[in-house]
Amino acid sequence: MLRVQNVTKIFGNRTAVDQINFRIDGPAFVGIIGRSGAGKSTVLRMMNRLTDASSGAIEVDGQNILALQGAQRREWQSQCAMIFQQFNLVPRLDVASNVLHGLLNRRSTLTTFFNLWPRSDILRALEILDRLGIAEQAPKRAEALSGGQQQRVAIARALMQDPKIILADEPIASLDPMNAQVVMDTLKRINTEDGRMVIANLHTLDTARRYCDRVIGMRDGRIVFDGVPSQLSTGVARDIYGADESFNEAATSTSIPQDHIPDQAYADQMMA
Ligand SMILES: Nc1ncnc2c1ncn2[C@@H]1O[C@H](COP(=O)(O)OP(=O)(O)OP(=O)(O)O)[C@@H](O)[C@H]1O
Repeated sequence: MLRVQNVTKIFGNRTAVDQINFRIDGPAFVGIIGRSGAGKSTVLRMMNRLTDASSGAIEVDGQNILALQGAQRREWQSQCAMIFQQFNLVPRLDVASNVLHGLLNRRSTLTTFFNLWPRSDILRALEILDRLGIAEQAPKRAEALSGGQQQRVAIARALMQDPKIILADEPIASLDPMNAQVVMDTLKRINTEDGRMVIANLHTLDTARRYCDRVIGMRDGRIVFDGVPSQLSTGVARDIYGADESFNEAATSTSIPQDHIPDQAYADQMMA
């Protein structure tokens, strides 16, 4: 379904991504890990066409999406939604309108400018918010929500596009462990229940192990590991992160310590 072939990105004299190749056949949950500067964000940004590749091809269902221009490029971007570490919501706008903005590419400028959305779009936005457990937040300004709730709004906005693929660039890097878990659980549900491919850049190994079907490890722009989570031994992780014997996996952990796991009622209250 998705085939990345010899893709390279050069910024000035720096090769950020160096001839990478991989193929994803079904709606898998794929994690990309690696230290800061390894090239992870650039890979996602090239897939979404936010950044142009220097060379190579990315084939999706037989079409090279790196060659698309104009309306075709925008159509691809709506099939391939992006979620960012900093949520990228419009802070002063209400939650429902933020979600509706997922349709920007598909509705007229007048509709979006005057917030004149068809009733069917509004109902769909509310349905998606309800599915993600945040329907009651719909009228609030996005900036009034917690980080975890804002990231779920960003996921709702992505779902509004009805994308084939969700690209998540460090989706939990700004969140505390409990909110991180809710956001990762949400992405996993979308992956398994809807059959949408998810590719997520992750900065912690335990998250990659827990949620991904497959993990790609990058170092200095190259793919140095591509396998299932059970193959991600400490030695392999050391290779990916370029760390020495003192490499401590726990330092990259976001798991919630057992004695800090709240009961469900408390968790529901926190997330409401
Ligand atoms: N727009 C740009 N102009 C110049 N250099 C860039 C640009 N974007 C990224 N780079 C460089 O490309 C390399 C890869 O960056 P990238 O952001 O893809 O890494 P990353 O693995 O996502 O790191 P991080 O986790 O810190 O975001 C880095 O050396 C970075 O400085």
